[in-house]
Amino acid sequence: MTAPLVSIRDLSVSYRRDGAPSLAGIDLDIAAGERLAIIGESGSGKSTLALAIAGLLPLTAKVDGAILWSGQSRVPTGGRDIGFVFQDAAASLDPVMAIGRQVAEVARAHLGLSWADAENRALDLLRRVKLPNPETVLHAFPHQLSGGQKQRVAIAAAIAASPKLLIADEATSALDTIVQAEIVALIRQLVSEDGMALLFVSHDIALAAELADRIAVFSNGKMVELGSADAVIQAPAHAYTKKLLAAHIGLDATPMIPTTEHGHV
Ligand SMILES: Nc1ncnc2c1ncn2[C@@H]1O[C@H](COP(=O)(O)OP(=O)(O)OP(=O)(O)O)[C@@H](O)[C@H]1O
Ligand code: NI
Repeated sequence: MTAPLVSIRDLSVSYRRDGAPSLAGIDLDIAAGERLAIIGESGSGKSTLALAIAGLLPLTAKVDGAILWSGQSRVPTGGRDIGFVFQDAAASLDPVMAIGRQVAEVARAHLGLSWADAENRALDLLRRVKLPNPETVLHAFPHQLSGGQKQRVAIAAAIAASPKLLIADEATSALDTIVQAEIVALIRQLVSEDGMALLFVSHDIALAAELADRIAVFSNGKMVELGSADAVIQAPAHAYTKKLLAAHIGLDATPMIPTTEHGHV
């Protein structure tokens, strides 16, 4: 087995010195190119883990343990080595900067491209995220796009510097079901084309099962279960995972039949 892309060792995070830890004793490896879903209820620590990996925690947070990157001679940087897509695409885009320039800026800053090359790359990325009329979108501003289109732009910007890891934190949660399915399909296609690893943070266990090779279940700042998506869905080991599955079945009658896309031969 090759070395994992990221090894997380005994990671604990507290936002306040005297407060209860938001993450405690997390051990987790992320393999290059794998799709890993992090699921759990609100407040279970999913975003804290995502931010810790991306180096985006507030400076006041107390962090113990280690996050080790293989094959990196320097500290990985957000934007370049790690792409991050947040739930609120609008908030991650600059309202007064043209879309093309925002995507190009990432490529320029991290890949050292000229503006002309970066703009070409931006246009190519807008095509890759399947925005209609990418030439027009290049010169458009965020308010001229729908929520789903803005999220596509945010994804284009996140992958502009060809990161090895794409983190999507509830990236589809604010979208309606149809758009959500389209964005999930797009993320799946992009990570497979570029060989990126994916950390997909979601409270939706069905969505996670659809997309991920492995699922990690978080509860109260701890990782209570980690396994292949099929194993976690079909034979959950932890009572909390069973509860999440039962809650899903209660809300939605469609049976969760695991797809055959989880790497079976
Ligand atoms: N900036 C912060 N300052 C203080 N406490 C925080 C901060 N961010 C998160 N927390 C606390 O840390 C815990 C874990 O929060 P986190 O956002 O990681 O959970 P989550 O699983 O992502 O939840 P959600 O599904 O609602 O996004 C919660 O108790 C939360 O209140
Ligand atoms: Ni969160």
